Amino acid sequence: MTMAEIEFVNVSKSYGKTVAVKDLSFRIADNEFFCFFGPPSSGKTTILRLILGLETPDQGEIRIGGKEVTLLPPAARNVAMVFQNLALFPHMTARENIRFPLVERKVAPAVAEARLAAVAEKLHIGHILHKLPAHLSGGERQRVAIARALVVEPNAYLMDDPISALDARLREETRVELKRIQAELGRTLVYVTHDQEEAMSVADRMAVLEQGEIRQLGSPRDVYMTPASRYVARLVGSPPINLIPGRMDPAQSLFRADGGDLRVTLANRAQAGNGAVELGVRPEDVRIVSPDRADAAHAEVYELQPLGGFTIVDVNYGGLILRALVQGQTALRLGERIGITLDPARIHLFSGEDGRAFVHGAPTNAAA
Ligand SMILES: Nc1ncnc2c1ncn2[C@@H]1O[C@H](COP(=O)(O)OP(=O)(O)OP(=O)(O)O)[C@@H](O)[C@H]1O
Repeated sequence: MTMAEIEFVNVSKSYGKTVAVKDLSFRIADNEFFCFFGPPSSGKTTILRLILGLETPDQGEIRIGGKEVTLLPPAARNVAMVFQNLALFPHMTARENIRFPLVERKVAPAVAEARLAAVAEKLHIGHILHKLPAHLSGGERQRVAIARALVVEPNAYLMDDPISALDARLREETRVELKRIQAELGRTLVYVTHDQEEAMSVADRMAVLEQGEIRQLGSPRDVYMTPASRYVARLVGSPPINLIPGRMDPAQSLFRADGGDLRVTLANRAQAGNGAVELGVRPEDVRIVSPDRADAAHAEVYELQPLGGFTIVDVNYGGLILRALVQGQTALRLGERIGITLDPARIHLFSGEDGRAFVHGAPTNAAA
């Protein structure tokens, strides 16, 4: 079997004056579930099109399986695209859908039949091959769409926001299923999504994009625990991270929030910065305590959203609304005066125009 490492070396692509991909370098490992995640227009689809060979870079080099393919046409690259929303031809049975790319490629019928049988077995869909897409469940349709991509025996397959049109519940089921299929098949999967939760839940590693550049590349855990910048911190995690403007007092390794009595003494004194900064803290790391505690900052309960397993508590801290997550139900009442503390081991400090992170409370290589 061929290795399907995919590598970009300083790749750029513009459309007229729009820079879609800017000096991009990365390496996707063989058998990896790799996600590109970013807001609209951040270059996700362009990256897939460059991998497929539907676009040629203005600069840089693209390698698949160690071989340069920068100028090779799609057919010579052996990567397959699973189309958006897993579109199947509605008038064709599952079998005809899967066979379609082989007919297109004029593969001999006996060979096509053998490949179809092999893929159907791998994906456990032998019993539904006679059905039309309308008579398949969402999960079955997905397996058929993947089968159609796999039947051409690609080294890697690509998916562009494949489940964005499904409703929330089905999306959740589908992504669990996708993760399982990918692990079973052991092929490289490059996956594009604008949904952070989806990227976090399926990816072995993910790249967070902004305007055609990678702002951070790592495991979902790394990206969540040690975001490289304010931009990354805000995109990943739900409810989103709280950002609190304030100042560092380097002599005491102390962060003082603007307009209130919130203070955090840094866990690692050596990291203290200087001047205006923003402190980032995730909702699960904001603790609600008695307002009488000496180390607590004063705040009020502003809004309560009981969600069953946990409650989102919006807290008014000197005019700034912060979010806290509380396990289970809560006896808190609207307007109640409370104290908040932040775990110094779980905070992030961002500074400068670019909002680069210069402190993570948690050590980067915290126990796995
Ligand atoms: N064929 C094209 N012609 C002109 N501009 C293009 C073309 N394709 C993409 N672009 C521009 O390049 C930038 C990146 O687009 P791309 O589709 O790669 O982003 P994306 O992250 O996939 O966005 P979305 O999440 O909206 O699909 C955008 O500004 C887009 O308008």
